[in-house]
Amino acid sequence: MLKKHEIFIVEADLNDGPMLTKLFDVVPFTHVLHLAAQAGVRYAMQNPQSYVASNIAGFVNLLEISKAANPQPSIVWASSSSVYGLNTENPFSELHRTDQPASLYAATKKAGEEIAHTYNHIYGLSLTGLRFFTVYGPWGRPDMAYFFFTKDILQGKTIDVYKTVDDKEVARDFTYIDDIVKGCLGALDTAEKSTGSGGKKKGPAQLRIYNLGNTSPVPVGNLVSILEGLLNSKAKKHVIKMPRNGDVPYTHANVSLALHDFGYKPTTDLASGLRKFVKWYVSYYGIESRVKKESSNNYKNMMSQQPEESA
Ligand SMILES: NC(=O)c1ccc[n+]([C@@H]2O[C@H](COP(=O)([O-])OP(=O)(O)OC[C@H]3O[C@@H](n4cnc5c(N)ncnc54)[C@H](O)[C@@H]3O)[C@@H](O)[C@H]2O)c1
Ligand SMILES: O=C(O)[C@H]1O[C@H](OP(=O)(O)OP(=O)(O)OC[C@H]2O[C@@H](n3ccc(=O)[nH]c3=O)[C@H](O)[C@@H]2O)[C@H](O)[C@@H](O)[C@H]1O
Repeated sequence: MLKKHEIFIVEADLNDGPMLTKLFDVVPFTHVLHLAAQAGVRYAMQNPQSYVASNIAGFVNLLEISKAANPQPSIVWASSSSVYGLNTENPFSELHRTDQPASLYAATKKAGEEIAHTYNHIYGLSLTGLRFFTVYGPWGRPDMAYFFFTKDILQGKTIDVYKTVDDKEVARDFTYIDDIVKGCLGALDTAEKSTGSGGKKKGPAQLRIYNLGNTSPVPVGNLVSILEGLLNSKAKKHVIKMPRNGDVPYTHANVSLALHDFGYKPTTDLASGLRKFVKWYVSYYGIESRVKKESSNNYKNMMSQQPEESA
């Protein structure tokens, strides 16, 4: 039944070995884009086991099934900017140290990169890790700051805006989802074929690691100001020192390697990306009319913009 369809959705747990094995028996995957994981820096303090189960055990399960598959697929998977942890380099390049994770989430993503290295070395699996940098956009995650700040500003609730311990702005290299999608497709298109253990070619396929960011970190305070303009609503800000919850003071991506190897070039600045996100948000939650009533010219301009292709 599955073979008849170009696109199909199978709901399964990464840790459901029999189901994944059956899937690989039926479909001769040549490429796998692996994005499934327990994401989120702060939630790891509440539910640590879910990170181990999905990001380590689940990833090993997928690698075990992939190395036994025929053909062995080329795997592109989501790592994370959080592996740079408390690095003081600026911007981060793939050669910089990643042995100081600041959160369990970051540690499980780093573990994924180390585990990938062994499956490439022993079984010749073609593996490409993509270090995404704070991804935002329509259909995003409600637990991320850009998303719940929008909700809280619209509901007149107070938002906590973090500052570093030495009272500096906390910043992120916010990356719009469409740019991330283009990066994933570029990595898939340039992935080497896996070569099987022992390798038919001169040696095992490559293990590749790339930053996918926007190359322009923005202070969180600026994110809030952009949202205030788009929502035509003043945020109730509570500025507090960043709690010790796994957060890092800043992220900033050097993407020259991804640019060189598969032409990755981010094209969406934060203001444009947040305009598309807010446009989706007010439409999805059916609050256009409420927000439009108090609308400013800015809002009218935003809503009058032609709907753009989104990911
Ligand atoms: N959003 C970001 O800013 C960001 C930044 C860096 C890296 N990433 C990575 O990108 C990927 C996608 O993240 P996202 O932000 O879209 O998060 P998300 O929570 O929206 O998507 C993750 C998906 O993985 C699924 N999943 C989790 N554990 C699973 C399991 N054991 N079996 C099957 N499915 C499972 C979840 O149900 C969810 O649908 C993740 O690997 C995440 O670590 C995200
Ligand atoms: O690139 C990554 O690899 C990570 O990206 C994302 O993490 P972060 O960059 O931390 O995004 P997010 O939580 O939205 O906080 C945004 C900013 O708001 C600050 N922040 C946060 C909460 C708050 O109440 N106040 C605040 O100022 C906060 O200090 C931060 O400066 C993904 O969630 C994570 O899965 C991981 O993959």
